[in-house]
Amino acid sequence: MSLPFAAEKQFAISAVRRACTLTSSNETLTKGDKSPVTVGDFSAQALINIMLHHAFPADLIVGEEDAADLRAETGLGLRNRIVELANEALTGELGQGDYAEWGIGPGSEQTAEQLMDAIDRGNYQGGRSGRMWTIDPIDGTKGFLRGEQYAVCLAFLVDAKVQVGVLGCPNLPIDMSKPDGEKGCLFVAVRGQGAQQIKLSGADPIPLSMPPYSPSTFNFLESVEAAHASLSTNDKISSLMGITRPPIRMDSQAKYACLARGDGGAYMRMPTGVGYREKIWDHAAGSLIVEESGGIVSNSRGEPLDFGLGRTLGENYGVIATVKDAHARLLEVVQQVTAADVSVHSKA
Ligand SMILES: Nc1ncnc2c1ncn2[C@@H]1O[C@H](COP(=O)(O)O)[C@@H](O)[C@H]1OP(=O)(O)O
Ligand SMILES: [Mg+2]
Ligand SMILES: [Mg+2]
Ligand SMILES: [Mg+2]
Repeated sequence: MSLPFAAEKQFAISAVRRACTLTSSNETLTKGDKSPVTVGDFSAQALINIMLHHAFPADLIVGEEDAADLRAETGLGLRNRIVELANEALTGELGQGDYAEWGIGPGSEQTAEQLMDAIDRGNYQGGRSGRMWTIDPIDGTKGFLRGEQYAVCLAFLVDAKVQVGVLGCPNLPIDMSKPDGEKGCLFVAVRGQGAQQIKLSGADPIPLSMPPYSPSTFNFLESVEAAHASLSTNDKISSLMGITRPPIRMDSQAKYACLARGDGGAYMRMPTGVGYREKIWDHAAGSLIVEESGGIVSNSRGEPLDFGLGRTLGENYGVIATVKDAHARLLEVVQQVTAADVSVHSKA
């Protein structure tokens, strides 16, 4: 008998690996919320949604992107590039663990209309019950555009609980002590079955386990973009905790992956107080990878993240994640700082 969610795990690895092959183009469009989106974001979501539609036709999808801008005349130039890129990825040769039944391999081309419909299948509003997938085709688009860290993120949830999480990090060194060495990692977790790092090429699985808390090496993993998280709140927490190592600034859920493998002590995402709500696709896969590596993920009140509220995590109390034996200590300091700072309590 196979382990629970073996099929979903195998699928998610295959889909994320394939999507990682096409996130190399950076032609950009600016979305309504002023954030950038590239042809890579659209084609990766189209690819994953087409594969999902073939593999698990009844499952619902919460995806970051939608095709409204592409359907508008102004998006035509990008649309042609997306059709080209997505089809290149769809029709690529089958590798180990890939199945033609998932709508991939030679001869699997789709029309522009079919690809836009596929992108829009990610429009599920989310909820508390049933099977659902959540996709961030490129997380950390700003990092991607800077040639730095980004991640292709896919998670599978049942009744609002993440069961499978996969992150593809094409620019992340396999070993942080060799920053100029081989790059390209895949992180995989299944609830109750642990987490692993695999090379993007598919080789060398390594089980992940976070090292115990050590005050002399403890530090924060935080955003590069000051608009995404309050770096000044982190500074206050850091000084109160007596942290001496500087924070590691990195875009995307690659931060969760780094935490899971022991590169950094805590993932810190304190709200900026402008009313932004965190999206489920920005935390689902990464949080499971951290939990399955021995960490705890919560908001700044110590409550677990709730993936059953819809497309967002609801009112924003931030996200903190660290190894089990450091969480209570970190939370205490976080609460000391937030109690003194009204901006982190502002309602969204
Ligand atoms: N104003 C904002 N506040 C917090 N997060 C944001 C904001 N705007 C975009 N994001 C999302 O924050 C995440 C990256 O944050 P960081 O890399 O700093 O951890 C991304 O998911 C990014 O979306 P996107 O997926 O479009 O890149
Ligand atoms: Mg985006
Ligand atoms: Mg994102
Ligand atoms: Mg994104």
